Amino acid sequence: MTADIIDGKAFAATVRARVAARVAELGDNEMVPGLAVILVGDDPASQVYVRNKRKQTIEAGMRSEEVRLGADTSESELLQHIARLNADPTIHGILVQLPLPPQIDTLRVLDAVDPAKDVDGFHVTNVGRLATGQAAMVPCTPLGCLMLLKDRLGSLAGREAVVVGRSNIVGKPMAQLLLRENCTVTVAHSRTRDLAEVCRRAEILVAAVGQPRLVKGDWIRPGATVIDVGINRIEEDGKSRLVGDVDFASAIEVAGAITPVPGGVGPMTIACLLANTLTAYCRLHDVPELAGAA
Ligand SMILES: Nc1nc(=O)c2c([nH]1)NC[C@@H]1CN(c3ccc(C(=O)N[C@@H](CCC(=O)O)C(=O)O)cc3)C=[N+]21
Repeated sequence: MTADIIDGKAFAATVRARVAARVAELGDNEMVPGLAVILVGDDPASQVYVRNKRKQTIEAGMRSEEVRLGADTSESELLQHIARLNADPTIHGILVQLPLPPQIDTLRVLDAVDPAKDVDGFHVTNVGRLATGQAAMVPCTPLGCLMLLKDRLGSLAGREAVVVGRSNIVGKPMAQLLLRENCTVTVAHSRTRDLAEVCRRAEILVAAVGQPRLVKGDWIRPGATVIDVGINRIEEDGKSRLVGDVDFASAIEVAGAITPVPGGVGPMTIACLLANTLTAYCRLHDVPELAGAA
């Protein structure tokens, strides 16, 4: 059997189109949803990513503001920018690009963002709301993964899900979302005993560990749906290429469906960022939200 390849790039385009259509419906309102992205330092990968976000934000009919700060920016200077954006009524979403330079306390910065504008869903208030089943801003990458899973599988209730990785950005919120969908959820990580055996239980396997090709075909239950969150740049045959956390070549022989890298989860992350910005706007202005988003 050869797995179906889940086209995240195409699905992300449909999500962005739905966001754009809803933004257009907001109508004569002179105030459109606005997203601010703060980038500290000059990491080249981050620059590319921020540029894509800006382009797609504008294509969706929203306003984009970019704040670029030097790598030596102090924590208090960054906090001042956040305070200004929190108070700015034209800004509905604020994203602080991670990772931040070492002189800055990341958790302190994330908790300075107004939870209502926290389109990354990283503020403790949103983390707590998600964990307790309240309306929350949900982190973009796990939200994108969930959309792909529901599109493929319909109801997820009762399914065995294994999340490999326990980061605050992907693994933990992914587990919360799958629980919310009534999956039986296992969170595995670097200290898990017999990781391969645990993965083989999964009808839904989400790999988010940041280790190139860690998950092999023989770790996968036949017919499972495999979501590969990893985006690892490696050197191979003298060339630089992107690979996931799943060994695609062996996995495709066993899985029922699998996301590719690139073209899988990555584009969904940006689409969900736009969806979250629209959601933040709708909640703030008390107008109906986009169905199927957060
Ligand atoms: N506060 C914060 N929120 C984030 O969501 C966040 C962040 N910081 N820091 C960096 C990571 C990384 N990230 C990506 C999103 C999309 C692609 C993406 O669209 N990738 C394309 C390929 C891109 C390429 O070719 O290089 C794909 O997978 O098809 C990649 C990476 C979001 N991040």
